[in-house]
Amino acid sequence: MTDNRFKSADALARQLADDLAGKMREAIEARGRVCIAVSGGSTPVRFLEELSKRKLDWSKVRITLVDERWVPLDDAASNAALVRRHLLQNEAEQAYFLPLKNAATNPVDGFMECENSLHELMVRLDFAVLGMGNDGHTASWFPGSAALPKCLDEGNAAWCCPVTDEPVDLPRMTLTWGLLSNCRHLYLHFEGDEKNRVYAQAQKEDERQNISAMPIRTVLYQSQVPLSIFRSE
Ligand SMILES: O=C(O)[C@H](O)[C@@H](O)[C@H](O)[C@H](O)COP(=O)(O)O
Repeated sequence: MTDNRFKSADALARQLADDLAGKMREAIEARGRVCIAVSGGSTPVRFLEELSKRKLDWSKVRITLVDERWVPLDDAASNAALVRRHLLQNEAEQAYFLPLKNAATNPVDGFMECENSLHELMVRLDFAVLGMGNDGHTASWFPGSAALPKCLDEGNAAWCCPVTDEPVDLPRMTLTWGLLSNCRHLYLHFEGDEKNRVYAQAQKEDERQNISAMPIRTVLYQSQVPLSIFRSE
C-alpha cells in the first residue's frame, strides 16, 4: 500500500490522474485495452476533469462506475451524469462508457442485465478509483446494510449487487469486492480533515477486524490487490 498525501486538492487531482493515466497506457500497450471504474460523489470532479485531459488512446478505454444511485440521468444524484459531464470530454471523448443503471424500475430487477453487461463489456476490470464516506463506506458498502455481506463475500461470484435497504438514501447498484479484489490496482481518493479523521479511525489497530462498522477496512486490510491512497488535507 502506498500513501500519497498532498497539500492541495488540485495537486492531488493532477497526480492521481497522472498515475492512473500512466497505468492505463501500459495496460493498452500490453493488452490492447483497459477497463476502469470510477466513483461518483463530490470528490472526483477535479480528478475526472484532469484525467479527461491526459493523452492516451481513449478509443481503447472502457469505463464503468464503482456504484450508482438508481435515478434517471437528469437527476443531480446520477453518477453516470457526473462521468458524462466531467470525464467523457477533451481527450476522453472517445472512451466507451457503461452505466450501471438500466431501464428496470429498480436495481433488484435491473441486476441481471447489469451483471451480464459488465461481464460482456468490461471483461476484466483493470483499475478502480474508490471514494470514502464519513461513515466509513466505500462503493455502496454501507455500515449496517443488509446487502453488505453479499457485497463483501469473496465467494459471491456476482460482479454487482443491488443495495436497497434502509441506511441507503436511494436504491443503488454497486460493484462487489469479488470483482474489485481481482483488479490489477485499486486507488482510494479522499480530501479534507473529516475524511482524514475517518481514515485514522479505520486504522485503529484493535478495531480493524470490525469490517461491518467501517466497510472501507475491506480494501485497507487485504493482500490481493495493490492499493494506492491519494489524499489531501
Ligand atoms: O456517493 C457515491 O457515489 C459513492 O457511492 C460513494 O462511495 C462516494 O465515493 C463516497 O460517499 C464519498 O462521496 P463524496 O466524494 O461526495 O464525499
